Amino acid sequence: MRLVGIHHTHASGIVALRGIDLVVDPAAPTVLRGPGGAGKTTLLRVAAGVVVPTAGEIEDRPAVVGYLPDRFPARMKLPPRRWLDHMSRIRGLDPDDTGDRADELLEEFGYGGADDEPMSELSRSDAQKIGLVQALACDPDVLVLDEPWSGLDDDAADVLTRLLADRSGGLLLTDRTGTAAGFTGARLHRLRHGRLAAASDPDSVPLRTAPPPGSVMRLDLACAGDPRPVLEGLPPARVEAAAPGRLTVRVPAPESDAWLMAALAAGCAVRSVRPVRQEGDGTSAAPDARPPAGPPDTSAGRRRGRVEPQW
Ligand SMILES: Nc1ncnc2c1ncn2[C@@H]1O[C@H](COP(=O)(O)OP(=O)(O)OP(=O)(O)O)[C@@H](O)[C@H]1O
Repeated sequence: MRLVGIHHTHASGIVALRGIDLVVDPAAPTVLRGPGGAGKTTLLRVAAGVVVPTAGEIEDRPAVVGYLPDRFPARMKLPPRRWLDHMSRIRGLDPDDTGDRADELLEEFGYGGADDEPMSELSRSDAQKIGLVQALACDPDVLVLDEPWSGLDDDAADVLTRLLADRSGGLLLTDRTGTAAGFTGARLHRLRHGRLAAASDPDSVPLRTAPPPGSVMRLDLACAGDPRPVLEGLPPARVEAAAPGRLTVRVPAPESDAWLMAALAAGCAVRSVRPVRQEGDGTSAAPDARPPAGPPDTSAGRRRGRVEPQW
């Protein structure tokens, strides 16, 4: 999924986002940081499809996006179970198909709330668990999570860390706890006054797992047909493999995001992004924790009449 040239002005006239370009790479978590009011929540809402930006495009947003909002409407009367079913239907899914997974997740998170209380009467921790379950149980192609560890008890926080670290597929989130920054290959982006800091900006948060200066990334892409004509329109790169359906290149790490953006715009899909081990520099060449993501599942019958969720 790509966010291209996103601007957003709220109805109040407040300009929250000022020209955001961001790739949500299925091979690595995308973590947003930034001070209060920087625009993080607005950007997540735009990415999830809850808010239509005043300008810009969301490209290749998959059919099912799991979204955890920063907070629920305060007076939500529906009991949790009915709300989970309702959210499945809104996503075009059959609650009978998502119910078993929701039960498993509730059990794993140690949910202790009653099934028949209104959502508004749940404890902070149980409300957060319900929010996470609705985001995760729909088997989303991309997860968009606003402070997912917020309010969780320690055991549930550990469960969430394991679930997210093990997950494949796109993950875009804010996280004040710093947990997600430790995930393999995590890409941190600092947002300030509605703009993303450039990688060269001293305000840009360094990647804990960042490759050292001078390092090189190997980008493995899936391209429909012969990738060689596609290559002609892309920035220079050292080509390791170019066969029908597949393209592998090496590019300097600082150029890899721009290169990926161009390749995605040319119709390729990202299979993996990883640093190339170079003699003597200690660059990690650990394999991705996440397997390459397949194409979005758009199977008919599983999703019916998609309607945007209302938050
Ligand atoms: N629904 C809204 N209507 C009007 N203005 C809004 C709305 N939501 C956010 N804003 C404003 O947009 C700007 C960005 O807010 P946003 O909540 O996206 O930032 P944030 O980085 O998530 O902040 P925080 O970390 O404090 O949650 C702020 O000036 C905020 O006051």
